[in-house]
Amino acid sequence: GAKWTYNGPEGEHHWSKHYPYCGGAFQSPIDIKSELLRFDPTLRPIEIQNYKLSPNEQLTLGNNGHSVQISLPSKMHISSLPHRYTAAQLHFHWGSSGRPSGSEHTVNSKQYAAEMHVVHFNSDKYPNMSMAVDKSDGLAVLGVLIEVGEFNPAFEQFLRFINGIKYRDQRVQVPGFNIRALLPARLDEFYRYDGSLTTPPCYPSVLWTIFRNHVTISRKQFLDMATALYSSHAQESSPVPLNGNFRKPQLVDSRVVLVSFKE
Ligand SMILES: NS(=O)(=O)c1c(F)c(F)c(S(=O)(=O)CCO)c(N[C@H]2CCc3ccccc32)c1F
Ligand SMILES: [Zn+2]
Repeated sequence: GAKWTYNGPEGEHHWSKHYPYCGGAFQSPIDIKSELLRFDPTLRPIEIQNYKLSPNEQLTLGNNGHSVQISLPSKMHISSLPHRYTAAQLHFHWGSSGRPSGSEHTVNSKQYAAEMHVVHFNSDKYPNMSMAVDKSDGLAVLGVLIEVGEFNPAFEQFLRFINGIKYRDQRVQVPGFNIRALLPARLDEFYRYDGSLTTPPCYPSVLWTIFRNHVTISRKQFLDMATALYSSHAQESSPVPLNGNFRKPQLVDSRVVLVSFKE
């Protein structure tokens, strides 16, 4: 599709020119405000299968120009939703070295340093991501808010390779690791709402689950992620740093944000 960026003439305020859904309803991310929340006792804890990968398995770590992403094996899936949602990839959104606030979802207007998204597609109904990506029941994304604090050994399992994918379309193979360790301890406390991809084409096809509890990475780990990558190809004369890759919060309109916990 057409080029898009997070700032400048192809920035988010222009996305809807080439990607009409970006100007539509049910957009993500949102600011999760306390007054919007409705406790839903029927929300079951997230149950995931096969997230603990062996180091004998290889994962593709890549720079797609918009984010750093890790491709995930299709044995990984969410088993607690009405349909099976099979993992496709995970990626991150972050701020910049000067502005360690780059999460997409905010909580009562608090923006976190970064955010991880684990993207899954409804494999009961669709054969692959591409067929699912524009269907209203197509995707389920798990969102993890990230703060700067304690060093996080799980993040190190891929951050130690990040200098191998500095430029757009570079990819490296990395040993599998326990993807569960990237998530917060409690998978039973989360916000839930109907939304969209946060990048073009912005299809309103995502069942969002944002965990209540954040995880931490160290300042050095944050800087590694926020300063290592470029959105331009290696051979381009003027490298364009890849940072601030987060969309601003969108209008909630009449949507309800469900919450799985009481206080
Ligand atoms: N925040 S988010 O979860 O909405 C989201 C992204 F923010 C994001 F950057 C990507 S991407 O593939 O890295 C680049 C643009 O598609 C995807 N990728 C998805 C969308 C389309 C697609 C097709 C195949 C595999 C993954 C994806 C995404 F779902
Ligand atoms: Zn994302």
